[in-house]
Formats: sequence, structure tokens, C-alpha cells
Amino acid sequence: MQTDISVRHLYKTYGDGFQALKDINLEIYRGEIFALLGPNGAGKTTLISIICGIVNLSDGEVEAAGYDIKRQYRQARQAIGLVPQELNTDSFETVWNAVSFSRGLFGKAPNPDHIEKVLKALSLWDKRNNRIMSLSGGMKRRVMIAKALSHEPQILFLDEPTAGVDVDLRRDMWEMVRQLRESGVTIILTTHYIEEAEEMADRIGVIRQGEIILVEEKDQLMSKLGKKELRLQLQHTLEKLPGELTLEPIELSEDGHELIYTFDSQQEQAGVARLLRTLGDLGIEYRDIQTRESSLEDIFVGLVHE
Ligand SMILES: Nc1ncnc2c1ncn2[C@@H]1O[C@H](COP(=O)(O)OP(=O)(O)OP(=O)(O)O)[C@@H](O)[C@H]1O
Repeated sequence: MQTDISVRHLYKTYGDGFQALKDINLEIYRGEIFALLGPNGAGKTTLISIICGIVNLSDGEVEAAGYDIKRQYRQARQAIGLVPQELNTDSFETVWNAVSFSRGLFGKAPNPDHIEKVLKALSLWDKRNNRIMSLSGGMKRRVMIAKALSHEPQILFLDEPTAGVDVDLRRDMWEMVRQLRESGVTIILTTHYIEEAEEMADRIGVIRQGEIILVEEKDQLMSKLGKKELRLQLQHTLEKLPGELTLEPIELSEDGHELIYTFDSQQEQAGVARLLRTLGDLGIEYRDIQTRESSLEDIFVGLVHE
């Protein structure tokens, strides 16, 4: 697997002495969608900004598309497209001009066909002659994405791309992200919508208080840390959990109507069979059973609050 981003022993201390990143080590592979998750203030934007050359690192080494971000800044930056969190679009320029100009900033020869393709993919084609400042917030965000794609970057960063955007834009964006990945672009995104990471990402990294606490294939993460829950709606309410069940990972709901049994996703089902047998022996009848698997959100909340 080709590595597109390599971060080694990265530290960042801001001018006021605040240490925002501590010994970050991370490899991101060509053509993957990598979701960086973490609570507010964990250091996600700082990490992205360093890789993109917007914020200086304090110590360590970072390469993007094989270029050292300090010694080969221009080449590294040229390989990267960044859609920042903040909208920065108070422009009198038209959509077409702004996106074309953005391409020029990266030293790329004009390519109207590419700009047209990007604007059409983002449903901006009809607005190409409109001034950016006259567009709605969602349209402005589309322009930010178009600008980030104007110079055909190998690596695309999306920092909270769907914060405050409507369902249509979100759907369009994810469709576009999928197509970009198909074409070999490496995508790194931060998001507060964890269902989005759950749906889109190949791998997940979790950052907490400036440290990477986990990097894992999404599917493995879900099966390793995921839990399953079995809920039994009882025919007759129970006052308390019978003694025979107190050793099991089981709880009685407050109203006494439901038994909730939690077990590891990876664990074999023997525990469930044993539980149902014990309930039979005790004469506890149930009228319904439901199961639920934990979502990435459940796992994430468990990780960052540990
Ligand atoms: N210029 C700065 N000077 C001092 N501290 C800063 C600066 N920029 C960010 N920080 C601090 O560094 C920490 C990490 O901030 P960062 O913006 O990277 O977090 P984040 O994970 O992106 O958060 P969010 O999810 O809220 O966007 C925060 O505690 C923040 O207050």
C-alpha cells in the first residue's frame, strides 16, 4: 500500500505554551477515506493545518504525497486540496473566476474542462456567473469544495464538511467523495456526524487531548469494540433481578418491564442460549425480543470518555 501522508513524532505547542499535539504518528494510504474523530479541541484542525502547511509544527516530520512539508513545501501543498471549516467567501468574484484563479495559485495551467466538470459535479454550473457573496451558505460551501478540487489534488482534506449543510448537499458531497476515491484520491475528513464516518470511512483515527488513541480499520473497530444488546420485554414485571441472573451482564429496566443483556459482538452466542434457558427454568416469560448492535457513535463516546 502506498503511503500518501506520513506523520512521525509530531508535536505542536502554540505560542501561549499550550501543547495541542503530542507525539502524533500516523500513516494514511493512497486512495483511502480516513476519518479523524475527536471531541472539540482535541487537535484535529491543528493536525490538518500542519499537514497543509498553514500552521508550523514544533517538532517531528510530515510528508504529503512523498514531499516533506517543510523542505518541499510547494510540491507538498500542490498535492493537497483543503476544504476548511470556516467559510471564507466574501468575494466579489464570480464562481467561475474564483475557482479558475484558485487553480492558478497552485501553478497549474488553465483547464476549463476540469473546472466545468467540478462545477457540474457540485451543481454549481448554473451559478458559475454569480458573485460568490450573493450565494447561500450551502452554495458557498460548494464553492469552497470546488476551489479545493480546482488543481486536481492527490489528497483532499475535508474539515467538518457537512456542518450546517442541508440533506441534498450532504448527499451530493458524499457521492462526490466516493467518486474521488474511485479515481485514487486520498480523503481525510473530520466530522461530528459519526454516522457519516461509519458509512464512508475505510479507517478511523481517534484523537483525544492532542494524542492519537486509536487507528483502526472501521470494520475491525466495530467488531472489536462493538457490543450487542438483547432486550427482552417481560410478560410480567419483575421487582428485582433474580439471584440466578446477578452474575450475568444483565440489567432490569427501572419499570421492571424489560431485561437488557449486553455482550461483546465477537463473543459467541452461548451466553444468550444460557440466559434464555435460565429464564425458562425460572418461569420468567417474555413476549418480545429485540437486538441492537452498537454504532460507531456508541464506540466513540466510550473511547473518548474513558
Ligand atoms: N492559535 C492558537 N493558539 C493557542 N491555542 C490554540 C490555537 N489554535 C488552537 N488552539 C488550541 O488547541 C487545541 C486544539 O484545537 P483544534 O482547533 O485543533 O481542535 P479541534 O479538534 O479541531 O476542535 P473542534 O472539533 O472544536 O474543531 C484547543 O484547545 C485550542 O484551544
